Amino acid sequence: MDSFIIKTPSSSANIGPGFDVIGLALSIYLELHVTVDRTKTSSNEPLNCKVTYEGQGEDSGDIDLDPQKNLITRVALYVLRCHGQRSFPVETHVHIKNPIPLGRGLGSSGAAVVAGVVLGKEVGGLNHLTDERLFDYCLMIERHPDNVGAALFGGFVGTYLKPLSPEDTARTEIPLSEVLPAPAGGVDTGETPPDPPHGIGHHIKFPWTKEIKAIAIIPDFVVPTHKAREVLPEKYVRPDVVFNLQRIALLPVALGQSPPDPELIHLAMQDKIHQPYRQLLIPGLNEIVDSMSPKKDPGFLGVCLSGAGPTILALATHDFETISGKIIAKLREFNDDKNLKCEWQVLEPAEGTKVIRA
Ligand SMILES: Nc1ncnc2c1ncn2[C@@H]1O[C@H](COP(=O)(O)OP(=O)(O)O)[C@@H](O)[C@H]1O
Ligand SMILES: N[C@@H](CCOP(=O)(O)O)C(=O)O
Repeated sequence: MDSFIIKTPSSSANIGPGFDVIGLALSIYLELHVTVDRTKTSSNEPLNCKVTYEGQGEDSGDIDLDPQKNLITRVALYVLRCHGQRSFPVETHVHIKNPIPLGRGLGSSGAAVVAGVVLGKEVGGLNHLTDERLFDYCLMIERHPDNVGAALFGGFVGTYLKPLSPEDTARTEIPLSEVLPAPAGGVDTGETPPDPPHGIGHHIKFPWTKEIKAIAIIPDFVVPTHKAREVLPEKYVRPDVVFNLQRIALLPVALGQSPPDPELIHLAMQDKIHQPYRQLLIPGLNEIVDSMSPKKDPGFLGVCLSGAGPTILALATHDFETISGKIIAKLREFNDDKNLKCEWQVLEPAEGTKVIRA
């Protein structure tokens, strides 16, 4: 029996001015407990794979356990099929343990995509696939690099996409349904999905000062990432772009310095590219950003929307409870539900995806 665990961190994307660029891996982990029983010669499971799940959304039916539809196993199947393997080895069991809240801006789908790509590599014996190459596979599915870059490589990362040749661009622009084919009526068409171009994405690790903690304030409503992308404009005015460029030049230095400089971090965390538009979906966001400052709020360094929201990410050195209490009060003030449930957690930067064998 081959058994192993794939452990992938959650992430907060778009840190400050870094929309679609900067991500931070965080200490809530998705785990896949995988066994492959190679003593069996046949399986009654679809595609030889049984999927079980515990964790967020367990009772809501949000997570499909059909290996052709579940995001993690579908991504693994994509990697396998690019390498001529039509199904999982007989007989695979993937038990998913997922404490990452779904659709809240903490990178649950990014973690699922990264874990799925690594699952494909491990069960398929595809040892030649480096992390850099796995990143290409992730980027065929989750098409912004900030979450998957943080979840795969860990830490505080800047991610960027390589300009592709027109031919390669065409390969990355095919519909997701072709990248991750779900056979109609369960019938495998036998088609090989498109292999990703090489070197689509790259990353660089920034330093992170250990005094800085990330408080995630997680309101009890869902903002699907695709919906939060629809509210963004196609074009931006020059002053807004320059505003973000000025701050993005400061942010990696500001968060790497010890002791942290609260005023510098507060300034470097501001954004005009996505937050003002997403305020529509997360009432109170602008007011939180405008009302908090290191002068008024001891321990507070800066605040931003985590990913596409609705989670708010506050950076702080101490007084976590007071800071999260103030943010929760603002979320309730501007929400129709004055008793809106909000959880908060103090998180640390996390290491990247690991495969653990006993
Ligand atoms: N562990 C998982 N297993 C299967 N599907 C998942 C898992 N985690 C997330 N997903 C899928 O991703 C969706 C959430 O993605 P998204 O809207 O991008 O929000 P998030 O900010 O959490 O990444 C879920 O509704 C579910 O369909
Ligand atoms: N850059 C993306 C990040 C989405 O992150 P998620 O955790 O909300 O999936 C965006 O802002 O759309």
